[in-house]
Amino acid sequence: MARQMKGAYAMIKVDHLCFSYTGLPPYTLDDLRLDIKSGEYISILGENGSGKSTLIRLLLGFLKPNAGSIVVDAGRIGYVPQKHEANADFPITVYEMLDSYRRLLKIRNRDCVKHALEQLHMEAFSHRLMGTLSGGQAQKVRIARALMGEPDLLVLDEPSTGVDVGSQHEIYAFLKKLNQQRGVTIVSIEHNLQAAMTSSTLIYHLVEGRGHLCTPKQYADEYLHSS
Ligand SMILES: Nc1ncnc2c1ncn2[C@@H]1O[C@H](COP(=O)(O)OP(=O)(O)OP(=O)(O)O)[C@@H](O)[C@H]1O
Repeated sequence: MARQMKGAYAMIKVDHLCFSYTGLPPYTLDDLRLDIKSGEYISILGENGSGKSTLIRLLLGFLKPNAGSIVVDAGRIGYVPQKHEANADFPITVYEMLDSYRRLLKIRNRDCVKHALEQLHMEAFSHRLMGTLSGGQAQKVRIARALMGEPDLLVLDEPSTGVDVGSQHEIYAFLKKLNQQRGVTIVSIEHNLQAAMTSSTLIYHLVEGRGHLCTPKQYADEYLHSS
């Protein structure tokens, strides 16, 4: 694919980034520096409240840094938000939900809805109401939605929350394939340590506002095998 032939380039550059919701110290994210090349699969790990979602919001441009900068050089960004039950009873089918998103993105080709669902083996659920899907099925649909428009960067917020073990395996196998075979860069907030260790190429560990970048092996040696 074109994105693989382009070769790796600096896709995400975080430079001395400071952020707090008040705009004043103490910072939730304090002097972060991070360079991520295209083609990486980076899992963000950290305790509850360590700033993982805040970093994602900055990455997506929903928030602005108080100091420093964050630059993302990606054509299209797909985003899979954290699972939430709001509007679960709203009577919309899988197809209707994806097709409205297609129109929002101004994608003319209607087949892209079918294609997105096929990638996740969810085409048989096209006419099911969203509210009747299991946690795993709904998550696959959300990933399918994020893939519409063929993003270069896919950002996920805890993809395995509320998903049964079987679907978790399918989802992580799919994400790994997307990264390795199609060169899509992935940034994923993870509480699923096993998935982070087996799927990602890099781990970004947030502790008390500071970030530490390492390989899964380095993370395992430092935090999992040392006790
Ligand atoms: N909209 C907000 N306004 C004020 N403070 C916030 C807001 N959102 C988050 N915070 C605070 O910022 C800090 C980081 O929150 P964040 O949600 O980024 O953490 P997290 O690592 O994603 O947590 P979790 O693992 O629980 O999802 C927390 O102390 C949180 O209370």
